[in-house]
Amino acid sequence: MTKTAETKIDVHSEIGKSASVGKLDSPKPYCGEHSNGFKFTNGTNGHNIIETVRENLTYVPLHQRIEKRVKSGTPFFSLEFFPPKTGNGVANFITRLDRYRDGGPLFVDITWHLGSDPANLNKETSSSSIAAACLNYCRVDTMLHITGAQYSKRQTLGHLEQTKALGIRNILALRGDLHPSEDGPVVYQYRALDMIRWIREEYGDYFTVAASGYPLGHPEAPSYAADIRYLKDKVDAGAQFVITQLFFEPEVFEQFVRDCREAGITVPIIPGIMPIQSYESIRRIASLSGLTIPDAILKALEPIKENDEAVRSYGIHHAVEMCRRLLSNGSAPSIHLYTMNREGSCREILQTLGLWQQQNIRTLPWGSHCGQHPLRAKEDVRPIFWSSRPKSYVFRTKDWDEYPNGRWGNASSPAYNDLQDYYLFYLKGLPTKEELSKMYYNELKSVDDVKKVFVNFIKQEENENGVKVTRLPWSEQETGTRAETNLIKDQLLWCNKNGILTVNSQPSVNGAPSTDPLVGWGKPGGYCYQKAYLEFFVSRELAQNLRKTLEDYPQINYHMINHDCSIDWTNSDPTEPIAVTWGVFPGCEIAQPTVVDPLSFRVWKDEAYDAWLNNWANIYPDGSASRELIHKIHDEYVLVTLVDNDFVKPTVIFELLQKMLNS
Ligand SMILES: Cc1cc2nc3c(=O)[nH]c(=O)nc-3n(C[C@H](O)[C@H](O)[C@H](O)COP(=O)(O)OP(=O)(O)OC[C@H]3O[C@@H](n4cnc5c(N)ncnc54)[C@H](O)[C@@H]3O)c2cc1C
Ligand SMILES: NC(=O)c1ccc[n+]([C@@H]2O[C@H](COP(=O)([O-])OP(=O)(O)OC[C@H]3O[C@@H](n4cnc5c(N)ncnc54)[C@H](O)[C@@H]3O)[C@@H](O)[C@H]2O)c1
Ligand SMILES: C[S@@+](CC[C@H](N)C(=O)[O-])C[C@H]1O[C@@H](n2cnc3c(N)ncnc32)[C@H](O)[C@@H]1O
Repeated sequence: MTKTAETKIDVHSEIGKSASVGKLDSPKPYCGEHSNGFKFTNGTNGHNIIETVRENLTYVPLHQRIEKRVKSGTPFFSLEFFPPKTGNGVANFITRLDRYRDGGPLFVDITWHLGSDPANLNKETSSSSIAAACLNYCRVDTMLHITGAQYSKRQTLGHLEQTKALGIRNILALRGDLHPSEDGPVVYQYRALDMIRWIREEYGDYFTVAASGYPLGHPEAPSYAADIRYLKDKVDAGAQFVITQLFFEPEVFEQFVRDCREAGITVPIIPGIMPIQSYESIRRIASLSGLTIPDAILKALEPIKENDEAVRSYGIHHAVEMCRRLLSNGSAPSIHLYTMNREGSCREILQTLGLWQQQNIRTLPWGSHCGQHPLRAKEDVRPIFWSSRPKSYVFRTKDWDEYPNGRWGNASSPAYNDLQDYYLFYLKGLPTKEELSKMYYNELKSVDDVKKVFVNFIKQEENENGVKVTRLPWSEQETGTRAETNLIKDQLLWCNKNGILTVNSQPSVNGAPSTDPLVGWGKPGGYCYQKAYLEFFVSRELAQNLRKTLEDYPQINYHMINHDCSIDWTNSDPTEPIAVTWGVFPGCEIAQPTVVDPLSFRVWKDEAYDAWLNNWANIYPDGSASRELIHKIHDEYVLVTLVDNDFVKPTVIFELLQKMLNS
């Protein structure tokens, strides 16, 4: 680790003036922990890891992935959510799903909720919009429930077509329920079976199709045996696996599986497990589903029914016991959890069962969709600028026909979508103005307060208001910096104290093992490389100094631009991308997943400048000095990127920045 000389923050400095400068070491390229490196073996373990990572780069239909796990006896889990009711609810939901994603669900389900106007893509809370958001922004393979009873055949085909256009390839085909009628039994023109047939007629094997199963028989079924025959019809028509209605006793599921197998149903049957989270809700759902809660459970709940925490603990215990038994005796290949959109219990259940993935294998250095997204599965190159705003990048590129694979290429101006809707739909309300003003202060007296915010972000320690600055306006998640940033933490602190307001960075890396915990990605047994990169805002005066200083550093590629492009200085080719991260892995071509692309930088520039105004200035009242200060920085500061191409030597970036401050 390098050491930094103490630097005082100059509390009286104004925009454009530099603070005092200390001496700073140049960080050497990081080479990682080679002693813990990957060992090539003929054993099954290493082979399996390589298989998994390779598999991740191609989209394999969900039913095939399920079958593969069933065959190899590898248990997994899936999660069911209903669409949140409000816009703020959507933002919270997306954040929650991001956390769930890290646990490694094989897929998530979104219910078809009639009240959400489920097919309406103009509503951010509709089932279809939420399902698309799960797939695109949370990077999890998604199954949309669709019911058919409420619609004409034409309307249902329209829903299927729209689902395909959204990139979703998994459907739980359902009948749904019509309102009870006073003139006798409800007549259903279409059942789940009809929809499954239409899907196969119209779309061949494009969709993975699942069907619902009822371990105690559907309440409207003429008999349990008849219900199983209907289920067999659904499977014969093309359903590739079954998800069941909830049940309370493991024997019920075990018997159901035996009966299905006897009836010739051979596809995977996944138990739907609803953890008991509150006394009232489980009673309501049981009654809606026509289920009776067994006496033993009612007895256990009765004395604790007023104590939510005790009910929740009981629910966890009950679900764990049931799942453990079903997984260990081979009746269930996996667990499907009805989450009720809550987090705690489900996570605890999955952790206790050992199904929650402890460590995320990074297939690429940025959060890739891997095999989870039918269209983006092969995408393996992105510009560096959006690394802290991956959802924004996905939104802005969602209409691309093809995603860069292998090389970014020398594209003519790439078409990026406008950002406006993205904010409206997916980020509104998060975090609140009150939370932001604790991080960014109620009042900014001078640019030194702004510097302090950046410093606090890099430090990740509590500020005077007792909160950590967990995000800057340029990041969309509250996660602070990544572990690799610690390698240059001292240098970044020094920069920000001195008015070099950093928004993005990476240390140089020279052949760290791909399994390295800080910078590793890709297949085990490979090596990772990075060029040092720094992106920051700096006053116009300093930018001018920097431009002069850079004349002595031909190894640096730079681009400096301001909000209205009246400054646009670069020594790079105007269209040629520069690879800044690459990796060399066994048995394949070199991968170069991150580039500095000059054309994309111009698009990013607008977003980066807007962030000052939309994510910072607007937390202060109109006309306030704080708001004006941020506007002034927006108007007067220059956005700079520096790439140090000599990645084998200690980077000169911080040395030249010292010269910039001194000149
Ligand atoms: C896992 C799961 C998820 C669900 N998700 C949703 C959701 O997102 N949104 C929602 O509104 N509802 C959902 N439901 C509820 C579901 O819509 C209701 O249970 C509904 O009553 C039945 O739908 P189904 O698709 O199971 O019906 P079907 O499989 O069509 O069966 C319904 C009834 O018709 C009978 N039947 C089936 N085929 C025939 C036939 N050929 N001839 C005569 N009778 C037949 C069956 O025995 C059964 O009694 C879900 C249910 C489950 C189990
Ligand atoms: N397994 C099921 O039978 C099941 C699953 C999901 C939804 N549904 C039904 O679909 C309709 C729309 O559901 P929604 O999710 O959009 O909104 P919702 O607000 O009615 O239900 C919220 C969630 O509760 C759970 N749930 C509700 N009823 C259930 C039931 N009968 N059995 C098991 N779980 C149930 C599901 O996880 C559902 O997603 C409702 O009528 C619901 O009852 C049934
Ligand atoms: C450029 S990426 C890392 C790229 C990755 N090595 C790759 O190859 O794609 C984003 C990095 O910027 C860092 N970062 C985020 N906000 C920052 C800020 N305000 N100043 C400096 N670095 C920041 C993050 O911690 C993260 O490591």
